[in-house]
Amino acid sequence: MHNLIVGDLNTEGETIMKKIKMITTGGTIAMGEDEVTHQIVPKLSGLDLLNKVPTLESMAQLELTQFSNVDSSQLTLQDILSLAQLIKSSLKDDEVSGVLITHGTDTLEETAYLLDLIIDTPKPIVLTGALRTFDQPSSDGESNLIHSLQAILEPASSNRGVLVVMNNQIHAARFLNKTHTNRLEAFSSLNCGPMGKIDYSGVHYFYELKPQTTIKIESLTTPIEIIKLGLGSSDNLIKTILDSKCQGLVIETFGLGTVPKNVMDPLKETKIPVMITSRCLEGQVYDLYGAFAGDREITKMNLIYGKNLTSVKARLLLTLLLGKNKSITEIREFINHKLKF
Ligand SMILES: NC(=O)C[C@H](N)C(=O)O
Repeated sequence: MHNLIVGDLNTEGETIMKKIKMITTGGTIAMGEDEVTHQIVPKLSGLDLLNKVPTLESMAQLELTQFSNVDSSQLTLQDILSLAQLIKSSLKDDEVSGVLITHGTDTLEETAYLLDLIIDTPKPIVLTGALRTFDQPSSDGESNLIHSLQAILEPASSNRGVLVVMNNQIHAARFLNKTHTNRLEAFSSLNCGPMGKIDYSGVHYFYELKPQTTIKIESLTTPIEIIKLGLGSSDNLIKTILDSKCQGLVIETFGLGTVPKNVMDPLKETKIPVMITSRCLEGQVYDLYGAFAGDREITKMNLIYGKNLTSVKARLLLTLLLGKNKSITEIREFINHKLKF
């Protein structure tokens, strides 16, 4: 990597480096092999990461906070809410031009989407991670960090919501999905492809999205579950969940959103919102098939078609909207008119 020193010129013609907040949370990018068990475990602090990639400090003035150092499977919604508060308070500093967050890749799409839904700022927020540790062959941590910082420093990255930079691609949080367990090209933007790319000529964007309506939230405590259906699934799980304290349900079901009758029947007994999403990776769900349990009354009562949201993102959105005491009609209204597209 060459010529990566970025900054504005002051009146004396000297380069002033932009101030960027860097927050580390853990994930493979901060892991290494345990000498005894040979498993991959958290190893690198936020400062270790900076020391591994000295180029970063030649590109911007970095203000570092280590938020956590955990595998992303261990994070909770409450953690992400605290992370959002840290990001918001950092952005209040007018001198901070953007935020770079390192995160494990397994739940990256959820953290990115949650932040996208709750933080309203024109400044770039970029998350990144790695599929390989720094000491593994074809380690991707260094390039992902440098590319992320390049994206943050690029003026065209403003007003794009929360972005994820991995493997030379820029993804909007709304469409990002981890589609491979361990390849370097582990991420895809479902339905629309990556929003941009980073190559030797710089940062390039291919399209823009309709702006997101952000949701102001203080807590994230509404219990929402996801059920994924297989051919011939019983009604056991759905009945158990409906008997629990669960206040909303996401069903990841077949194709355009068809639900088998034995699963639909218990739904007649409940008033909790049920969001329909698809097992298909792309396309959106519709209330189209008449054979769809043959019961339009239920559709009128509590079903919400989750457009092209994946089940995990539908769950996050439902958690936020129910946390704001939104009715089923208001949730449908949000999905139909305020969802980023
Ligand atoms: N590549 C990774 O970061 C995977 C790791 N298990 C995590 O999500 O924290």
